[in-house]
Amino acid sequence: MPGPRFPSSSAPTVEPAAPVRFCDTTLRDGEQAPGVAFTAAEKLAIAAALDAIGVHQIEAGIPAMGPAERDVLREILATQPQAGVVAWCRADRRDIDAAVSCGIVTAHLTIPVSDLHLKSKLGRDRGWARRRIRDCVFDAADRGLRFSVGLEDASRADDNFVIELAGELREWGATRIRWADTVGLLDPVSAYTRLGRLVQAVPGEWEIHAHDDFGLATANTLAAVQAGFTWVSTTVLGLGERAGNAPLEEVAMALRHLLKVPVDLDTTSFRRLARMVARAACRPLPVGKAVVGESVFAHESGIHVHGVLRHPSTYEPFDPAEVGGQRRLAFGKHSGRASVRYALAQYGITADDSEIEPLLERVRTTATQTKRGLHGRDFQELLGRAEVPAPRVEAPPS
Ligand SMILES: CC(=O)SCCNC(=O)CCNC(=O)[C@H](O)C(C)(C)COP(=O)(O)OP(=O)(O)OC[C@H]1O[C@@H](n2cnc3c(N)ncnc32)[C@H](O)[C@@H]1OP(=O)(O)O
Ligand SMILES: O=C(O)CCC(=O)C(=O)O
Repeated sequence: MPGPRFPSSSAPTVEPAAPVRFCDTTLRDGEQAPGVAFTAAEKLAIAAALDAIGVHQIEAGIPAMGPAERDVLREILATQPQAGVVAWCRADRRDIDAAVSCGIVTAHLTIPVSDLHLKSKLGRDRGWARRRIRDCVFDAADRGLRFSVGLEDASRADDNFVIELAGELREWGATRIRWADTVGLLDPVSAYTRLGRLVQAVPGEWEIHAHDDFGLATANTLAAVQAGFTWVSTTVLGLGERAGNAPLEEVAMALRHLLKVPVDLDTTSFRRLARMVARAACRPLPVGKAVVGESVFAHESGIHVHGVLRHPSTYEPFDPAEVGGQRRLAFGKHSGRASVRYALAQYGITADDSEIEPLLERVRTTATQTKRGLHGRDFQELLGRAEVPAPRVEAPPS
């Protein structure tokens, strides 16, 4: 029985554990982000890239959306990815029909479980939810489908109802149940307590699906894993409804480095994958985006550059190469003598502090006037030695 990975809320004592499994929903919840619409070619390319990095399951679309979506699902299935391909369905026989019609073998069937969703959205009650999902899982099983079940708005549901329903779902054949924090209302401390209780009460595979409305999706996903959840639902860059989902790249790296949980993904492709998804989504990739942003391994501040030149881990949480990134030393308003000394060394120049300090002053002034870091060419101009090659220091992108 999977129990909490950390027996108490004190310092983590890591248990040997199987790798956490990733169900990536960039192609379903990710595409639900307002204004985002992937072409078939983009969906295929993203599915292939997700498969190549080793995600365990790709939630690839919603068959009920129509023939075009079903065609893409068929095409993704035809590529025979290593990852499982799952189709998102409402608890509705028509959605299951649509999934079957495009050759899907694994369906994810969703039912809202909060009274708010049941009453205000659907005009129904808990008894209806229970009957409806039971009929759907039986229907899916009769047609030979594998299936998981999603509990929409679980974070606002009565935990006792969720436990009762989850117990029944296990009896009805649901090997995995997804617990959705649909509007991102969870916080890590209550997540750990509530989800730990759930795992104890209803053993088996649980998946966390966290939204980022309060910027806590990654933290809540980690708390769920600490509480004993074995699957995480993610999207590349956290693309998704409203503020989005738990970002694949953040969750993977935080699991590996903070919780010391095995992550069997090829993380070295993260930056490439992030750029691909940002392009397809027509959304800029923020330079400071955790793990994959352009400037997250760039160091400008004097104290940091001084430290990084001696030992990179002084100011880096992990080796940038682990996510396909590169360390950059940048020049700007916050540079210090060590940075200048390092840059001069690139030209084979050694200088003492009395020469470095006026140069540093000019670096600060120029950076403030131009409101950006200095590029190699700027540095050359400051040096007044235009004939020397550009140093290997770069500014962060402006
Ligand atoms: C939290 C989430 O992310 S859930 C996933 C949400 N994703 C999407 O909605 C994106 C794709 N959606 C679509 O293409 C369309 O909404 C479709 C094809 C699913 C349905 O389209 P329509 O039939 O036109 O319905 P519409 O979108 O207006 O309303 C949703 C319908 O689904 C029903 N519904 C909502 N959730 C569920 C559920 N889990 N199980 C069963 N029925 C549900 C609603 O009652 C409503 O049905 P009604 O029209 O009979 O009242
Ligand atoms: O699959 C599910 O049940 C989760 C649906 C969803 O995207 C959500 O509730 O945020």
